[in-house]
Amino acid sequence: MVAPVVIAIDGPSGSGKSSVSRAVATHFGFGYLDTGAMYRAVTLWCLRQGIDLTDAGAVVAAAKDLPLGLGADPQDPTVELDGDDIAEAIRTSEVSAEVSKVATNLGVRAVLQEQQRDLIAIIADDFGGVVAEGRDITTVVAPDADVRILLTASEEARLARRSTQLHGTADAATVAATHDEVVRRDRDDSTVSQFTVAADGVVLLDTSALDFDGSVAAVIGIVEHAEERE
Ligand SMILES: Nc1ncnc2c1ncn2[C@@H]1O[C@H](COP(=O)(O)OP(=O)(O)OP(=O)(O)O)[C@@H](O)[C@H]1O
Ligand SMILES: Nc1ccn([C@H]2C[C@H](O)[C@@H](COP(=O)(O)O)O2)c(=O)n1
Repeated sequence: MVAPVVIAIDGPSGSGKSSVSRAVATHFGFGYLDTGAMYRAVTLWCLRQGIDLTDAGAVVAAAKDLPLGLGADPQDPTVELDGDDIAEAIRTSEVSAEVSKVATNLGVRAVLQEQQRDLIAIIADDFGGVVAEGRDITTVVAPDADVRILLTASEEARLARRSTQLHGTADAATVAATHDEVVRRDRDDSTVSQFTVAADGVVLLDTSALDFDGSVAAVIGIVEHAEERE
């Protein structure tokens, strides 16, 4: 592959996109773009500014003017809003519960997709490559990416991963409490993006039976053998 290399990774909630993408970007010395963080940042901004998330036009206007700063270092992917570190604030259950209202706003999607294309080009130039992850990167934002992967896992595995990540346990009660964060969110988000079936030319990687290191190694293998598939 000729630099700058673009690697696009999509998948449902809890499939491991963010953590695997960061590890893969680190392995290759590439930059990292978390597009979900952009939808989360718009959501947080609207909540803080008192903007009604069902007011489609007001949320689009907020997305256009968002004072967002994203760091592309995969080992320290900073997220700043108006100069404030919001990396933790965008992951609260309050934002997770509301973000699909923003992600299903088609006007917001058009604005953020354009910004994401620009960011992918800039980061890829700066680092010699980029790993960009989300729900529509392989299909809409970067359909011409050098490598396109749909990272999946069974609902059971994804619920257990998210439950462990957020609460340190995957017992039945905790997994049940994580349902909205994973299953309901995916159901709402999938009304505007296709991230359960691999589009033509997209490599499907089911990580249900893999541990984290196994998932990272599998993605690295797909990238290293990309040219043989062309
Ligand atoms: N085999 C695996 N592959 C990838 N991640 C795994 C695996 N097993 C456990 N995990 C863990 O699953 C958790 C969820 O991963 P991550 O946050 O990367 O998912 P995601 O797909 O980005 O989710 P979301 O889209 O909701 O942000 C992390 O704590 C990660 O370390
Ligand atoms: N390309 C993208 C990225 C994210 N979303 C939506 C889906 C999620 O509900 C929300 C936050 O993403 P996460 O941080 O959980 O990966 O943003 C999307 O629609 N398209």
